[in-house]
Amino acid sequence: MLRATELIVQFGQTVALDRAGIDIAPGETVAIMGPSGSGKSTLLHVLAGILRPDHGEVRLGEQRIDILPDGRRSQLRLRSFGFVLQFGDLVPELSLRENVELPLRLLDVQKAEARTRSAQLLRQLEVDDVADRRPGQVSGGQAQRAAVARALVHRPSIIFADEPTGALDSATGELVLDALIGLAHQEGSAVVLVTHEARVASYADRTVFMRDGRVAS
Ligand SMILES: Nc1ncnc2c1ncn2[C@@H]1O[C@H](COP(=O)(O)OP(=O)(O)OP(=O)(O)O)[C@@H](O)[C@H]1O
Repeated sequence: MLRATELIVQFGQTVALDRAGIDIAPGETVAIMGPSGSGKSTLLHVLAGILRPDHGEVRLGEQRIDILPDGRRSQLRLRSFGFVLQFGDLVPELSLRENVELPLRLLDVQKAEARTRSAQLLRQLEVDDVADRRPGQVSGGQAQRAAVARALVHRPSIIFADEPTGALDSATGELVLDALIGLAHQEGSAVVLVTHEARVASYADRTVFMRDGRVAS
């Protein structure tokens, strides 16, 4: 479904990706592991259409997304992708509920429908009791579960997660991962999970390893 080939990304003298490639099948969970600086986050950003590669291509189905103009790539990200980052990417001024509804509102889904769908996910992630609080008024694990709900709410084809449990203790991290992978599976979303922890990668269907900007299976 998502296929990247021959990706090269350079930041000045640093070669972050050196002919990296990867295939993501519909609904599968793939962990990307590797040492610090090996290019994991850069690969995630290119796959997700956030960063344009200097060379190579990224296809979502038949469509080349790396050459789309910025506005069309933003639209595609909003519609087809979900994101869970390490921390702090919920909008601090909005309640958890409003954060989860946000992708649907941006996609012009009716308010009532957005509310129903968000409420369902907030309940499944067991944060419905704190849904009216802002991110600063809940625990890190609760905020991260709301971020998982937000990533899933519009039924994206792929969720990109960059160290999603990096800021949590291990028990809370496992709850968040269980929820992310379990619900993504249930909804048919693929997950691309960057992590340096083997324990986290063990949740994936498959792990790829990066070294010096290249992907080795
Ligand atoms: N915006 C940037 N400007 C300059 N160099 C960058 C930038 N982003 C990444 N790099 C460099 O590119 C290389 C790959 O970085 P990247 O963040 O992809 O690695 P990583 O495997 O995700 O590392 P970590 O596990 O430490 O997060 C590193 O040498 C990094 O210093």
